[in-house]
Amino acid sequence: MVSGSNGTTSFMTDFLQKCGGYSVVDGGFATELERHGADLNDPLWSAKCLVSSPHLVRKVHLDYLDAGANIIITASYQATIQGFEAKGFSTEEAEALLRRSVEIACEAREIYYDRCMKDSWDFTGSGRISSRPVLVAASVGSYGAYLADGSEYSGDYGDAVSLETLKEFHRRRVQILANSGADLIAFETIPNKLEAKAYAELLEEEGITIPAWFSFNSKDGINVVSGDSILECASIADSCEQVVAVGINCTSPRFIHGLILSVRKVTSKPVIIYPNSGETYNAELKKWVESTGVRDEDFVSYIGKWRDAGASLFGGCCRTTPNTIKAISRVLSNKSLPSANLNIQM
Ligand code: MET
Ligand SMILES: [Zn+2]
Repeated sequence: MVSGSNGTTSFMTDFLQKCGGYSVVDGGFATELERHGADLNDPLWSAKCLVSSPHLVRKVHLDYLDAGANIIITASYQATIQGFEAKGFSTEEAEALLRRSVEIACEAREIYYDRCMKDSWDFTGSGRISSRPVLVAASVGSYGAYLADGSEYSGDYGDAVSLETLKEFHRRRVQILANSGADLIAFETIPNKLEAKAYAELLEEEGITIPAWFSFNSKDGINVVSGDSILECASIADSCEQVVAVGINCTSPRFIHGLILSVRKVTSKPVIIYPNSGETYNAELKKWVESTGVRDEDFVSYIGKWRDAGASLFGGCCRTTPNTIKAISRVLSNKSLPSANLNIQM
């Protein structure tokens, strides 16, 4: 078990304490943009909206804040310098768009706080600002996400991709996001051990001072999607001083309980989980395939179990909505309920 010697050690535990013990992460971001009509059939995916509809990006962040999120994740998941350049943007423009993703999330937080202040004036005249703490997490999607061929769900990059390839691919983006005003970096949907290692080495080599979380995805509840052991992956995260939370995202809710227990075997850092709706992404069709989708009510009814298993940060990933987050936030604020009764009405 690791605890670093710098300020990152207590960053997340302090934040969790301010939030009342548990923290609410936002829900599916890109899929929520789509629900509002954005066409994300593009190698840049949600990052396309940084160019075409920044107002919509801001609105979706605000919707998640209104729903109770303590952490909003930027639209940079698939925003890469290489991806922007392939679209004809200059390197400077690409870097500016990365920074813009963080600025927009920060703007949404400002608007949210202003509104809270105004509402509290309306109600009490006291001008007290809402004390709900909000962090902006700069998203870094995997190399597979940039390839936009679904390999973030297979973790198979082939033999030609080495640790160095991955480090060089991510280096500049991580540097920029670390200096963008974001509170932390969210390394999301990490599909294999090699990429976790690349992130950990990058954080160290670049002397990144803001904290980060590592979040893996799994399709069997035992390993990460590449077949690498979740225990080994989570151990890499554990040994990295800048990492303040370790967990799982974009994974079916039915696998989450076992994965929390596995992660906790190798780390005492806070555990973050933000499952998807339980549907599967079909890379060929470029579509989420329905069938095993878990309804919001069912998803949320697991929160007590996941909390008892040891998770402290809860949100949703693809195809979850502000309603999911509203329900999660309601469940978590009702701490007196025994976990078995955490089924709630939407
Ligand atoms: C494929 S997982 C995507 C995670 C990202 N934070 C999003 O919701 O857009
Ligand atoms: Zn997802």
